[in-house]
Parts: sequence; C-alpha cells; structure tokens
Amino acid sequence: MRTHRRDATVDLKAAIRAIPDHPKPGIIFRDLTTLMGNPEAFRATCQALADAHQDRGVTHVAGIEARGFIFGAAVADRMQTAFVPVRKAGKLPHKTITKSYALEYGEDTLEIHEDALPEGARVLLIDDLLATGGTAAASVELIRAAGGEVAGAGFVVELVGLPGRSRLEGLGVETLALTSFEED
Ligand SMILES: O=P(O)(O)OC[C@H]1O[C@H](OP(=O)(O)OP(=O)(O)O)[C@H](O)[C@@H]1O
Ligand SMILES: Nc1ncnc2[nH]cnc12
Repeated sequence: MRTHRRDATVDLKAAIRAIPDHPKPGIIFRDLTTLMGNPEAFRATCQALADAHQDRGVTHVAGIEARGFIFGAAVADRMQTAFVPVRKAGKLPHKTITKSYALEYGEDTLEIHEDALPEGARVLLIDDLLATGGTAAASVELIRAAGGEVAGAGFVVELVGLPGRSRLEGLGVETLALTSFEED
C-alpha cells in the first residue's frame, strides 16, 4: 500500500530542510530536525503515523536509533503500546540479536534485546526516513528473530527512486510514508 496522509493544515514537506552539502558526500540530506522543531508539524506527523496503524492490533512500536526513537516513542504513546528500541551495536545491556547491513556509504550493525518481544507481539516499525531500506530491512529481520510479527512499517519520509519500499515489500511488510522526495 502506498499512502500519503497529510494534515490539512500542515505541509510536512515544507517543514523539512534539505541540505545539499551535507558531510555524507553525494546525498541531499533531508533534515527532520526542522520538522521536530515545528510543534504543529511534529504533532501532526506522530498523530498521522498512529492513526494509519490504529486498526492493526499493534502491541509494540519499534523505533530505530537514533531518529526513529523520537518519532517511534511518540507514536507508541499515542497508540498506547509498548516501545522497543532497535539500537546500534554495543548499546543494549542485556543479551541481543545482531544484524549487520549495508548503508549508502559503508556498513552498520543493529541489535534488539532477545527477550524484547513476548509471544504474539505485533510490531509496528517506525523510522524517520526510508532510503535504500537496509536499516529497515535489518530491523524487520531482528523483530522476526526476536519472535515478533511485523504489523507494518511507517516513515515520515520516503526517498523515491531508492529501493527501500521494494525491499520492505519483498519482505512482506506493508509500508507507509507520509511524504516523499524524488531521489536519483
Ligand atoms: O534506508 P537506509 O538507506 O538504510 O537509510 C535510512 C536510515 O538512515 C538514517 O539513519 P542513520 O544511519 O543516519 O542514523 P541516525 O538516525 O543515528 O542518524 C535514517 O534515520 C534511517 O534510519
Ligand atoms: N538523504 C538522506 N537524508 C537524511 N537521512 C538519510 N538517511 C539515508 N539517506 C538520507
């Protein structure tokens, strides 16, 4: 499903700053700190992500470090679910399941606590931005390895032209983005 929900009074796209000369070479960085700094846009974003997934029996929201924590925790609060952190390597204190993945530039590793999810958990994955999908795909694998069912994945921004959506849909994950930007 490809859905673009937007609060009638808030232009989320306009609330996001684009930085053409970001230190990561060759990418236009979509800076969501400007959206977070706009109370109407931040609130509308978290509410839209929660509303879009309200009828799916979600028991847990998983947010991906770091920016996914900010939106994921607010969505979990609105949906009255638990929050589960998917963290960069070496941060979680208890026993973890680990997955390495490719980024646009380089490689990274994510972890989830092996006991983070009870039997029957239905997990909504939330992150700020979907680009190549490597981060989200690794997170889906971690949630499943921890025994959770992925009820969907929600993003504030999708970079269209990169394979994020097709990767997630290839994993059988229904994917929703509130806004999209065309990327080459
Ligand atoms: O779809 P992908 O190509 O995997 O890219 C998307 C990921 O990249 C960014 O995170 P980043 O790794 O920069 O970490 P941060 O949130 O800690 O800044 C963003 O927040 C997503 O998690
Ligand atoms: N172009 C981009 N802007 C912001 N965050 C990103 N993560 C991966 N690609 C990105």
